[in-house]
Amino acid sequence: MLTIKNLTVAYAATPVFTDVAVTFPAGKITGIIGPNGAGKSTLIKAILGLIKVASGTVAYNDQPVQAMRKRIAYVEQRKDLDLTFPIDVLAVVMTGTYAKLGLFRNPGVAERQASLAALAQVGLSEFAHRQIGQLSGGQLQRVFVARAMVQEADIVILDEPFVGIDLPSEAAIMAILQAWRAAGKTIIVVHHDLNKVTTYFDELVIMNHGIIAAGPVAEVYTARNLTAAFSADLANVLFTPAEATS
Ligand SMILES: Nc1ncnc2c1ncn2[C@@H]1O[C@H](COP(=O)(O)OP(=O)(O)OP(=O)(O)O)[C@@H](O)[C@H]1O
Repeated sequence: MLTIKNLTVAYAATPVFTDVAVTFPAGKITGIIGPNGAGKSTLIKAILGLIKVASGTVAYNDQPVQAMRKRIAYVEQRKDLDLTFPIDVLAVVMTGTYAKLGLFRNPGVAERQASLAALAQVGLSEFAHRQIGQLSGGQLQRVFVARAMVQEADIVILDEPFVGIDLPSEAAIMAILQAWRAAGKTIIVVHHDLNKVTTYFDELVIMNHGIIAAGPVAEVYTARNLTAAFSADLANVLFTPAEATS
């Protein structure tokens, strides 16, 4: 279980959120939702140690997360990636094995085989030697899921993995997340499509410059919480009038 306590993050002097406490259980898929600018990416960057936090702790099974960064896989937003770098798909997937190998060992036959197997699992075997910049958005997303697979991390964090991809690609990625869940990993997904929340996630964190609500989806995905995070208009679209007032 990933446990966050008293977390405060600010860019310059403006806090994005203050004193946040939330847990992400193992063996569950947890969605994080909230409006644009709510602090979702900031929260996961704080977990990953990619930004400086003003205060607070992030621990995995009571160990400070800083000590086990290698155990976290991160599938970042595609808009954040530089795709002009000349590297082929297989080489990108193999970078997922570096954390396990450490500084002084290069990937060998075993890592290559594992990477090819991961590419087969995401349905991209035929693209192994294609340049990374020559893939479609959905193919690219599956490459980064394959990279996370070979990393064999305990925690997998995905930032908007379903944006701009077709339904078969989305279903393929979801099937992999479900396999990770069955293996007891902690899976965290920043997500925008509210229609899928109740089918995709076990747990839900609703944010808007802080935590509006967190816990099992059935308890947290309510008109009241969505109104608090987004707007009454949105809750009215997603819920019947009876549900919206309950
Ligand atoms: N590097 C930065 N420097 C200054 N402010 C930033 C920086 N990154 C994000 N912010 C601000 O912090 C707030 C939270 O941003 P964040 O990216 O965490 O939101 P988000 O919930 O992931 O949004 P979105 O759904 O639009 O991706 C926003 O107001 C944003 O403008």
